[in-house]
Amino acid sequence: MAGQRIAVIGSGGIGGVLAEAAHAAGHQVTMCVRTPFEKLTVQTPDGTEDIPVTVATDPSELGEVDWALLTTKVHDVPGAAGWLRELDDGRTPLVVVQNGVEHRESVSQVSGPVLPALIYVGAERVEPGHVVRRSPASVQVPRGDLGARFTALLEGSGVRIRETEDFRTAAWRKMLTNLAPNPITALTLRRLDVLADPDVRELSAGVLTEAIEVARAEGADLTQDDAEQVLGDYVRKMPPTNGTSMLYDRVAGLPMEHEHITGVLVRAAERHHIDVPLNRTLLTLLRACRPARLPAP
Ligand SMILES: NC(=O)C1=CN([C@@H]2O[C@H](COP(=O)(O)OP(=O)(O)OC[C@H]3O[C@@H](n4cnc5c(N)ncnc54)[C@H](OP(=O)(O)O)[C@@H]3O)[C@@H](O)[C@H]2O)C=CC1
Ligand SMILES: CC(C)(CO)C(=O)C(=O)O
Repeated sequence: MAGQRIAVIGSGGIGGVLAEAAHAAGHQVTMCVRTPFEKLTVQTPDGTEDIPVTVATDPSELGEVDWALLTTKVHDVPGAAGWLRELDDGRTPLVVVQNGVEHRESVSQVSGPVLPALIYVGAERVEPGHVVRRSPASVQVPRGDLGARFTALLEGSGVRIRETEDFRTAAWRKMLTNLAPNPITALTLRRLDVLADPDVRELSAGVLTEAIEVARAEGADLTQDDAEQVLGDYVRKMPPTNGTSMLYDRVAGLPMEHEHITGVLVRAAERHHIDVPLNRTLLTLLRACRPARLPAP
């Protein structure tokens, strides 16, 4: 099904990776941006490519589209309301590609079909229109008609799409990849190499042990084995030169996504009367950070 018109809201790491994928699958991409740029360049371990996209800075510039992909940070969704309103014709599917577990709630005003999506990739926007992708990307979506259509849309894109019966578990499992690395890199101002320090690894294991109990109370089918696998396998597979989306925001002096990752966990823990002192401490420290531009690690 090449030749579809795809609007990508947000032009950071994930917007760039998905524009690259949509172009590779033969689609026409319009980037709906807050900060305009001349051209989109995506740098990967295989080389650097300029991706032909149309850049729109105002919703009135959008024509008809077949799909919309939302790739802002969760806290930036209210700011993207104009794009969402313009694209919400009750028919065009909106794919919400974000971390966390609030994919549907954050776009509850949208009347058309919504597909929540989890993306596994290491991507950094180093300047407007320039994205570095340091690992292959894969996406997980709920199994169903819309999930199957999205899988078909990105066929041939180089991005593997996995459909799951149990999206709640998948979303909490993705949370495990963020709950330790994102706060720890943002607070230490170090990239993922920080996780190899033995004391930091022990702290990460403790953070995820707390998270498993909360995730289970929230209905996710996860065990301590999942926490160990995430720490030992997934994080190890990411290049140590990769950072996290939260670290990139901290050094750019931008708001961080902690309320939608660690904050969600801590609030769920309170509801279930589970004590999560390590996650509470990380949340307190993240809330205490002052916005300031810092040298990139
Ligand atoms: N980066 C990664 O490796 C991964 C990120 N994720 C998740 O994916 C989501 C996106 O993260 P990521 O791409 O890294 O974030 P970025 O900060 O790199 O990109 C977000 C983009 O959204 C744009 N944006 C914000 N508000 C608006 C608006 N009102 N209108 C248009 N564009 C807007 C920003 O604009 P501007 O250019 O002006 O800043 C920016 O280009 C997050 O939930 C993150 O946690 C998941 C897996 C991996
Ligand atoms: C898993 C990880 C850390 C990969 O970059 C991520 O999801 C993020 O940066 O938010």
